[in-house]
Amino acid sequence: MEYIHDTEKFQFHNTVVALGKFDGMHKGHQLIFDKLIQYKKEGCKAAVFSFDRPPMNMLKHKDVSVIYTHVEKTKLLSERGIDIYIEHPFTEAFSRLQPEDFVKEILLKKMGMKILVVGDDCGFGYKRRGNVELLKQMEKDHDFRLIVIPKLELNGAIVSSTRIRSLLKEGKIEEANVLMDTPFMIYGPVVHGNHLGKEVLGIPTANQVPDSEKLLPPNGVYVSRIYYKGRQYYGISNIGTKPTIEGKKHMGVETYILDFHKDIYHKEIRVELLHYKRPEMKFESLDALSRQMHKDADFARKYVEKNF
Ligand SMILES: Cc1cc2nc3c(=O)[nH]c(=O)nc-3n(C[C@H](O)[C@H](O)[C@H](O)COP(=O)(O)O)c2cc1C
Ligand SMILES: Nc1ncnc2c1ncn2[C@@H]1O[C@H](COP(=O)(O)OP(=O)(O)O)[C@@H](O)[C@H]1O
Repeated sequence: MEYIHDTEKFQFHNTVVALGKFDGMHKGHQLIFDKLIQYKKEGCKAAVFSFDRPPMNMLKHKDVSVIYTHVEKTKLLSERGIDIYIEHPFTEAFSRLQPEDFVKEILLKKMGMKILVVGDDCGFGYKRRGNVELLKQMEKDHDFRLIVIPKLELNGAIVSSTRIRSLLKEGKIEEANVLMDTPFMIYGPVVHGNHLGKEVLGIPTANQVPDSEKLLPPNGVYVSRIYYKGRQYYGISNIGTKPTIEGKKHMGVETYILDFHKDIYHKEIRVELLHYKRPEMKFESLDALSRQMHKDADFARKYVEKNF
């Protein structure tokens, strides 16, 4: 997959384009990607066109957290079969571009767009004036086809990134996962921790440090599924700052992988959160923490046997 970012220089031909942020790459987004893959089979290149983050002072509200970071999104899009992923700089000049000009100058000329796939509530161009009506008008006079995908509803409400973000913040991981294509995950390299896990607590934990922009569910212990080098494992993960351990505090994800014995420092792992077990706590001793972590691991084993 070609990942275009921090530049306005690109030239493509014969593309089927999806327009949007696609945070979470949820089940609604997947309907749009299905179309892209369908037209890819007919000879088009599948392209996802997004913007990088507007500058802070242009944002209406301060919560800038995302379900998936750039790295995670890039990984998921490439696995999905997307050929081109553009994060176009959202400059002051760009924000003033009229929607008609955006379609003509960027999508038709620079993207070589033949087919455009959008959700029925899409908005783009200066003051988000561009919408499905405008695209339908433009389709009459320009050489592209428009495909509009209606919003997906599940459990009586529309599937949206906002809804998923709220569920994650409330700790409703299983409800959020129902709306997502694959369960909420953290993807990134395994880093060194304090080396207490294996030696002192009797439970090695693979540590990841999520990006500060990444939204995480409440601190606590979660049954997890791990992908490493294409293989699937189950485990138990702690999200939080390890209040029992002295020292500098930062948010981390620590995973004990069941039936696994390899050194995976600096290797990429994907940790999917499946089920919330308990909040993160401050224990009075490392012994007490170790006892609880062993109980958590037993719980995960039983949970996985029962549910998977
Ligand atoms: C299943 C599990 C539960 C955990 N629960 C807690 C907890 O409640 N409180 C806490 O301070 N740390 C908790 N941790 C984090 C441990 O403190 C951490 O894994 C341990 O200190 C080893 O860290 P290290 O990898 O840096 O050596 C938990 C870790 C796991 C894997
Ligand atoms: N079952 C396992 N689950 C997690 N990590 C494991 C496992 N088996 C071996 N490891 C390795 O052990 C490391 C964790 O050991 P640990 O003593 O907790 O050190 P650290 O503090 O550096 O995380 C992991 O990063 C990984 O390389």
